[in-house]
Amino acid sequence: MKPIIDLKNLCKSYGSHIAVDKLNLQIERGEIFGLLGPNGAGKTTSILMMLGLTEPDSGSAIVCGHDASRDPIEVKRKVGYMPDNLGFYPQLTGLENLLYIARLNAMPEKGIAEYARGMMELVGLGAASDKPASTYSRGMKQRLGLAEVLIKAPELIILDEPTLGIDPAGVKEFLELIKSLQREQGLTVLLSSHHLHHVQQVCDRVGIFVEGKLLATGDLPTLSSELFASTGIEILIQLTRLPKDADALKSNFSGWPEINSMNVNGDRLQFNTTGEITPKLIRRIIELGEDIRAVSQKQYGLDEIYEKYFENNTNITLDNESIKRKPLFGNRRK
Ligand SMILES: Nc1ncnc2c1ncn2[C@@H]1O[C@H](COP(=O)(O)OP(=O)(O)OP(=O)(O)O)[C@@H](O)[C@H]1O
Repeated sequence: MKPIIDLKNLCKSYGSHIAVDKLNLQIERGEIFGLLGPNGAGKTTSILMMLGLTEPDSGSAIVCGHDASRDPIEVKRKVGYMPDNLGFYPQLTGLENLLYIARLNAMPEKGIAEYARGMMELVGLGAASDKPASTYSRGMKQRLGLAEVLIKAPELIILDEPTLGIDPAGVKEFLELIKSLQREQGLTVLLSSHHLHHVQQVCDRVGIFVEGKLLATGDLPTLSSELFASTGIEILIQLTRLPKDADALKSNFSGWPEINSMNVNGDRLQFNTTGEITPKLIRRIIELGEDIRAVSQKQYGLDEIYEKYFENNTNITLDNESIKRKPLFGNRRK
């Protein structure tokens, strides 16, 4: 099946500033794809080119089977776009705002009110349908924006910074809603964000976008293994007590080709390895007469992936979360 978004060598400059530099990207139907990058990376410019709202200098953007530059009306018919700056008529209710958009999309009058009410329910605004949009919280406004995008039953929705300014509980609910739309309606979603954790929670694949260039795409395990292949895997094994003879224990692993380094620190054994050899290590340690309390492996999240790309770039702000350790099992006694 052809990708729903197919970008080839897409370029756009503003004067001498290159906003998007040879962007190649394919997004499959049914995917949630996150375009991740700091402010000014070129995310919005790329989205505008996909929608035919700005002309690329070169390259092509085929979206839902149509060339966005040559056939922007067809693209707009099939794609729902939620910009980062949403605007509503504040004096109208949420439902009235939605009806207004439905009519702008030339929806037939028959059944339109029921359909719009159903859409308000779907996005979790059923109880607030008849309240003025001016009374909506930022999170409710994002939901109303989503309802406006969904009302025309698009094949693809593009959301520019959809979680901007929403509180953490609102973000979680909004992302769960996106995920359920994908699951239940098979919707394809492209969302842009500079919030790593938001993207991490919901996206099947992400693209890391910096200074107009897409540096990498993939799911998190793929990005992680590509990036950290040279760094190795860190495995931590905690014993139930201090080893009987730390040096003797260490010497047992000295000839293993998969082990880059090993440290014995009290009751903790730290291994840096070239591959996933945790079961093999556990078996050997038990054979040597030691008991294991817990095993964990360093897990790389988007923070570390992001940092790895931008470690020399001090202008990039990262959400602060330290490297997580994923327990493989804990408190096990033999
Ligand atoms: N109409 C324009 N005229 C001149 N420069 C522009 C224009 N639109 C965007 N730019 C510049 O192009 C670069 C990419 O901007 P863009 O808005 O696409 O980035 P972004 O990743 O969406 O960031 P943000 O989240 O801050 O919107 C920025 O340096 C921006 O200043």
